[in-house]
Amino acid sequence: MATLGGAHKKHKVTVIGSGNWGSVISKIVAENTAANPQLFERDVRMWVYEEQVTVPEKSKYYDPSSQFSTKPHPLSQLINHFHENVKYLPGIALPKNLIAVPSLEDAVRDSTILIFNLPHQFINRICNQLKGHILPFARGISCIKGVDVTRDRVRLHSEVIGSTLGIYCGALSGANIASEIAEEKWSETTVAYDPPPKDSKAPTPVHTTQEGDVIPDGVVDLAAVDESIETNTPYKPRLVSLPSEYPPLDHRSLKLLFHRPYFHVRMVSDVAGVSLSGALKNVVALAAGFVDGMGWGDNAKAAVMRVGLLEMVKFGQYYFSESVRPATFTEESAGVADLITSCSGGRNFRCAKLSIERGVALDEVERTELNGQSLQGNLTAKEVNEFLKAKGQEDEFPLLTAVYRILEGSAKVEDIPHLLA
Ligand SMILES: NC(=O)C1=CN([C@@H]2O[C@H](COP(=O)(O)OP(=O)(O)OC[C@H]3O[C@@H](n4cnc5c(N)ncnc54)[C@H](O)[C@@H]3O)[C@@H](O)[C@H]2O)C=CC1
Ligand SMILES: O=C(CO)COP(=O)(O)O
Repeated sequence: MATLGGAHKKHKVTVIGSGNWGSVISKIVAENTAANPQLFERDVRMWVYEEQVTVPEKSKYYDPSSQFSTKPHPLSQLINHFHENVKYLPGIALPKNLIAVPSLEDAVRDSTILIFNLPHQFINRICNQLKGHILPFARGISCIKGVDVTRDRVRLHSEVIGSTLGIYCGALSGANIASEIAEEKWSETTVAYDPPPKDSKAPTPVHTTQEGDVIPDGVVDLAAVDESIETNTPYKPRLVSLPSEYPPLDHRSLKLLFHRPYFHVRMVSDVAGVSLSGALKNVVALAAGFVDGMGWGDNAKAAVMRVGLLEMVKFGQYYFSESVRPATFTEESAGVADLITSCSGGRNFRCAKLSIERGVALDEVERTELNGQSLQGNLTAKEVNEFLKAKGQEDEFPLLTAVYRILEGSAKVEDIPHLLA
């Protein structure tokens, strides 16, 4: 076999999640593993949260004489049979080298690259289930738009994944409405990846406690996790180095994994900026939907977006001052471009708008309109508010706070101009 600088193994890729965006990213990645056989195993596994699904009548695969159309089957079976996710990405052909796998353990076995792409409320549980089942030198990329918040601290999902699993995790985020990318309409994205230098290619796996004791493979350095929680600083795992049989995992190889002619990747190092902007813009998109639902017009929506962008930057500067690069919010697809597209056609925007037009709760619109897909802005608004309230800083983030208050019923959309004054 041809070798790449001595490497003779290839990277195996797993996508954890198979919703609307999970399925699109899986499609992209499977196209690229097939196109780059020198670096990647051809087959990509996609973990499916199993549910029973019947092929819907509007699907081109609907056939009243077929058992798939008359009685429910496991979704993973349907995906592997039709090469389409008939529930979460209907009408889009998935590559044949994308394999749907319902067992989390089987899906991640021997994978060196783990791509996390599921609604953020499920990630803690999934990471706990993954403990002990992944390669200790695996690397992660989080496509999740949300943050992990308690009253005392706010963490990025890349940090949650990294600290729970003892691996390095970067982030992918951008102006990426999944349905458009599924149809291969051109868009950009931002991938942030900045592992510690030791990640380069040290010959021996090194995973030690702060005292220098070697930790067995796959075991998380709990002392370092505790330290990061106490000091509210990013967890820096003592990484197990990638064995030299594998090609290096760097900006070049990750770009090959994600970049397509219709999906242009910019590689950066600001994981905090990329992750945070993706999370917070969902809350701003709700505000944009609220004012649009009132029929207030484009100027009102632009005002909400302006204030929202400033609060996103400020949040990063306050709580991730050591790591965030403020320019990410204004220069990258993951920042202002994502804000614009999300406030134009994203699910958070559309559902918030409908909730005002119909006079019903946002949760109700989510349930009736999204067929199992999940809004993230409502949960993020609540989580972020809990944190800001505990810090006594609600007033410094009037838009984030207004969205929360509208959702919980203590403010009205009509109050927005006054609340932002
Ligand atoms: N859909 C989009 O256009 C985009 C979404 N994102 C982000 O990507 C992340 C994933 O979003 P989508 O793939 O669109 O998800 P989705 O909104 O389609 O959510 C449905 C997914 O959640 C899964 N699920 C339901 N209950 C579950 C449980 N208990 N445990 C685990 N999984 C469960 C379903 O099986 C399904 O795969 C989110 O953070 C979202 O903000 C980012 C860019 C674009
Ligand atoms: O993140 C997105 C676009 O970049 C999609 O946002 P929604 O979840 O609101 O659809």
